[in-house]
Amino acid sequence: MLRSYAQLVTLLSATKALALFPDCSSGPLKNETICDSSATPLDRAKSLVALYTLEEKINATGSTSPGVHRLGIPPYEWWNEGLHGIAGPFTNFSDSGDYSYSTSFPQPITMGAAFDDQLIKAVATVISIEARAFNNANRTGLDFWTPNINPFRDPRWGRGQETPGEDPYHLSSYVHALIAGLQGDSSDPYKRVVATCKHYAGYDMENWNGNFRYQFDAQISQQDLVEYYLPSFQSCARDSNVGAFMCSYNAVNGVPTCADPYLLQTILREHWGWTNEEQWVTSDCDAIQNVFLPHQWSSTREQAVADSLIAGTDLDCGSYMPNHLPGAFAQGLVNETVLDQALVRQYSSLIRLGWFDAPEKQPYRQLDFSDVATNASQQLAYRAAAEGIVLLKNDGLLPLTIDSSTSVGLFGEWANATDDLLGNYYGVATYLHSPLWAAEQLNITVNYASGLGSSSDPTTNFGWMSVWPAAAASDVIIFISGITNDIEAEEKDRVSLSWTGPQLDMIGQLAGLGKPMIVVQMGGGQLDSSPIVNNPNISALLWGGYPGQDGGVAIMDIITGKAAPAGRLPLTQYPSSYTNEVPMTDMSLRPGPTSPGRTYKWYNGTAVFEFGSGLHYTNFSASVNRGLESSYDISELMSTCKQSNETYPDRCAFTPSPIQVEITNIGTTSSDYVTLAYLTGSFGPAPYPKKSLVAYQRLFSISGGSSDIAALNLTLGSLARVDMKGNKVLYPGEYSLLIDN
Ligand SMILES: O=[N+]([O-])c1ccc(O[C@@H]2O[C@@H](CO)[C@H](O)[C@H]2O)cc1
Repeated sequence: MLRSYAQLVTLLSATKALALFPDCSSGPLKNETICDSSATPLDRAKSLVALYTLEEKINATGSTSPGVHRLGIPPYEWWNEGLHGIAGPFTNFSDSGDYSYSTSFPQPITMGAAFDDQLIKAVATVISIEARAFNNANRTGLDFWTPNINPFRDPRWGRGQETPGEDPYHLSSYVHALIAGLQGDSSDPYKRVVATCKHYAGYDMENWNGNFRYQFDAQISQQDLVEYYLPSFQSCARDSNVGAFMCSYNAVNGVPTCADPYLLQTILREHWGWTNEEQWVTSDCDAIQNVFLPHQWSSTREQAVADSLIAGTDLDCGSYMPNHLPGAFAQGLVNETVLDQALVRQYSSLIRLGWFDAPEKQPYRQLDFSDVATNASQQLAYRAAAEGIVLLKNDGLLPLTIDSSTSVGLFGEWANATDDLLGNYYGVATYLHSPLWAAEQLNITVNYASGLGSSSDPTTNFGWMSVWPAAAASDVIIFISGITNDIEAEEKDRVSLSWTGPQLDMIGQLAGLGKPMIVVQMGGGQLDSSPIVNNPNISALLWGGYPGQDGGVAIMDIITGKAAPAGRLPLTQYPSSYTNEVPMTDMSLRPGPTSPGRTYKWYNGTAVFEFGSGLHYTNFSASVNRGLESSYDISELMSTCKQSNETYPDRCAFTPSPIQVEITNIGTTSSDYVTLAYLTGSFGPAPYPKKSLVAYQRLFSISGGSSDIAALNLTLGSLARVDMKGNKVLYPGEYSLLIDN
C-alpha cells in the first residue's frame, strides 16, 4: 500500500531531534577515509560502505534511511520535492516566523511559456539556495526529486502542468538550464543540491479509462523513444550531469522501467555515459512493489527487489526494498556487490553535497532564513509569471486603459484564487496574490463575484444573482476561470477538453451584456477556447497556467499594460473533439488510422491555437542577417565535427557561429520577443513533421522602432531525423529555417 502524507509527516517529526550531519571531527568515523576530505568521493564512499553490516546496508536502500547509529551516521530523508519551490511531504515549514514560507514560482508549464532559459536557471538557483537554508535548519534534504520532464504528449494528462510542455527540444534546453541552476557549476567543490530527472521513461498517463499509471505498459516504437520520449532525459544525463534519475511506475514495451536493464544500464549509463560514481537512480514511490504487482514482471516480492536492484535502481522510494531484500539475499537472488554499488552511489552523492565535511569550509552551509524569500526572489517569481502569460486574442482592447473612474467587474473561480495559483507540489508560499488582490491595489472600482463553483445552471443559481448586478455596474468585464487541480492532477487525467457548460453559459451571458470583455484561461492543460475566440463580443483572451505566488499581479499588470505579454504556448490547444480521436494509451506520435497525430509536429487536424502562439501589444518583423549558405555538404559537416573536440556528433555546431536573426519592433510599445526557429522540409523518413523547433531565444524590452539580434545555435542533432531503428541520421534534402511561423 502507498503510504499517506499523514503517516509521512509523523515519521518526520520522529527524526527531527537527531543529528543533521555525520560528525567527522570527533565522531566514530573521524580516522576513516570517509572523513578524509582529500580522498576521492569514490574511495570515501567505498570505505564507509565497507564498514556496514549486510543488515545496515539493506536498511539504507529505502528513502527514509535510518543511518547507522554505531558509526555516527544520522538518518537521511531522500524524498524532497522542488518542482517550483521547496516542497514535499518531509519538508518542514514552521508554523510562524522564520522558515514558515519560501518563494513559490509558477508551475513549469507557465515558466515553459516564457521560453527564457536564463530565467529558468535563475529560478532554479533561488530554489536551491532556499533549499540549502532550510536544510541547514534541518527542515529538508539535499537532493530534490525534480524536474518532471516527461513530454506533455496528451492534452488530458493531469500532470502536464509539471512539465515545460510538449516539445522535446524545448524540454531538453529548459532542463539543461534548470539543472545548472539547481546543482551549481560542475567545477564547484560542492553541489548546491542534487536534482532528479523523472519519470524515466514513457510516463504521461495517470488514470484513463481503466488504465492506471501503476500497471500501464507503454508500447513505444524505437523511433518515438529516441525522437520524443528520451531527448529530455538524454539532456539530463549526458549533457547536464544530473545527480539522480527516477524510474517510473509504468512499463515500457513490457518491462517495468525500474526493473529494466535496457533503460537503466544500456541507455542511461552506457549509451549516455552517466557513469560517475555519485549518480543514482531512485524508484518512484513504491514503484518497486509494482514490479511484482500489478505488473507481475517478477514472480515474488523478493524477486522484484532483486530484479530492480540488479537492473540499476539504487534507492527505493518507500520501504519495499529494505523489507524484502533480506528474503532476496536468503534465496540467493542478489549479491552484495550490486548492493554495495547502490550504496556507494548514494554516499558519493552525499559526499559531493558536503554531508561529511566541516561546515565552516562550505559557503552553502552558512545560508539561513535571511537568504529565503528575499526581495530579489520575490521579483523573480513575479517576472517568471509575467514572462509566461500568453496573449491569444486581442481586438485592440488590451492594454486596458484605466483611471480612477474605471469600474472593473472581476468574475470566475480563479478571480480570487489562492492555493490554486500554485498548482501542485508546492510548499508554503511567501504570499498568494490573486487577481482580485491585484485589482484592489489599483486606484479603480472593483466589482467582484466568483459566480461559479456549482455545476448547476449558473444563470439561475445564487452565483449568477451576485454576478449580474456586479456586471451591470462595471465598465469592463474580466472573467478568470478554467481548470484547477480538482480536474487535472496526479492520478487524475481529464476526460474533456471543453470549458464546462456552466462556464460557457456564464461567459456567454457576460459577453451578451455588450461591454468590453476579457477572458483569462487558467490551468496547465489547454481548454478548447474556440467559443471565446469566435465570440465577437469578447475582445481578448489570455492564458496564465498556474502563475505562482504573484500570479494575480502579473495577470493584472498585463491586462493594464504595466507589463507587455510575450509568452508563447508551449503546447498545442486541440479542439475538444481530439479526445474522441485517439486513446490516451496510444503512445505513437505520427498520424495513422487510429490517431490524428500528436503535438504541433504531427497533428493533422486544425489546432485552436498552435504551439508557439502568442500575441504582443506591438508587431515585430524578423530577418536572417548572417550565417546561412544556400547549400551544405553532409560529409563536410561531419568531418568538421570530427575535427572538433566534441564527443557526441549531434552536439556539434551546424555553423561556426550562431545564425543571427534581426528582430525589429515595428510598433510603438516596448516588448520582449521570443524568437522561435523551426526546421521544415521533406527529408529523412516519411511522414515528415510539419516543422521542428531547433532553437529559441527570448529578447528583452525591444522598444518601438528598435531592433535586437537573436543568436541561434543550431546543432547537427537539430538537423537530424530519427529512423525506424532509432538512429539519428543527417539526410540529404531541402531544408528551410522558419522564424516564428
Ligand atoms: O504515498 N504517497 O503519499 C505518495 C504521494 C505522491 C506520490 O507520487 C509520486 O511521488 C513523486 C516523487 O517524486 C512522483 O513524482 C510521483 O509520481 C506517490 C505516493
